[in-house]
Amino acid sequence: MRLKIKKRLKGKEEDFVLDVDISVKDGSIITIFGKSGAGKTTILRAIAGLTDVDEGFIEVSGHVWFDSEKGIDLPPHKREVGFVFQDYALFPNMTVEENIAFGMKDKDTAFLEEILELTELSHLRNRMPDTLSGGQKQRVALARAVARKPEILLLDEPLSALDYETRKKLQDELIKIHRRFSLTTVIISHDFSEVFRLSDTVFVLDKGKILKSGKPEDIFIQERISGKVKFSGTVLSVEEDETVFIVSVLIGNNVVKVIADPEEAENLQKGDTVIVATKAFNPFLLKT
Ligand SMILES: Nc1ncnc2c1ncn2[C@@H]1O[C@H](COP(=O)(O)OP(=O)(O)OP(=O)(O)O)[C@@H](O)[C@H]1O
Repeated sequence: MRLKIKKRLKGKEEDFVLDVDISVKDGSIITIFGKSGAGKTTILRAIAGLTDVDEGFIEVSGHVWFDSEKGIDLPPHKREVGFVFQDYALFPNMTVEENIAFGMKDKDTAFLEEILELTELSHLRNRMPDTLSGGQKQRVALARAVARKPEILLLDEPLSALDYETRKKLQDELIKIHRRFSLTTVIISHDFSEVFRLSDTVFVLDKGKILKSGKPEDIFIQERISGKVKFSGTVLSVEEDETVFIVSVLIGNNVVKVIADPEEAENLQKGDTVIVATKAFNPFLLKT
């Protein structure tokens, strides 16, 4: 996928230019991470053809959808896009199965069955959307997007309205779907652990420009942790202790206990990989 776009945007205080040039291998999962108003949603809308772009070039799986120099600008229905928004946007008067089948180009029942199974929706196929939980609704939205057999999957903060457990489950589902279809996937996310878990490459966007890009581990370490010493470990337990949480982390053969505030602890569970960092490093050495 090559995405090179320029568009003047109205910012909160002043106008700015969205100016990005992203090139990734087809089949990758990338995340766009950035503050509110940075231009993240506009990027997805530009790919889908839902917003005009001043100039640029958009190519997905070898197909050119937009090229301002050559005057190419495919309308949204000609761009093979699966879009999932934060707010589900299901058809309220259709069953789960009808919602998923709606976007399908051909009546491929075997494929529909596979998607229902993959997203664990088979048993809910005859339910109406308003009888579903948030997580189930979002699984339907995801299944519907994939059922179109798109060339690219665009996910605009798809999990942010869900609680932690449900989010984790849907992340697993997304990974499963990605493994099965190798779909180029662009995710917008504010959630650090999500970026870490899901993406091959993260692009940090600020006021319309890509500040940096790379593997989540690299960006994560540079962005969040500038400590003098860092270790990577596995969370063994998260225990509440009055107003704070005690997180036990296995580093090598040692268990280190780290105090975390409720917000940090909410995003952690047994088995997560974390980085333990400290700025004040004043060790003593014991010969063994
Ligand atoms: N068609 C448009 N023309 C001009 N400005 C626009 C247009 N669409 C959006 N904007 C402006 O561009 C800025 C970026 O909007 P965008 O929705 O892309 O940000 P975002 O990074 O997705 O933010 P959030 O995380 O809050 O959703 C906003 O200030 C918005 O008002």
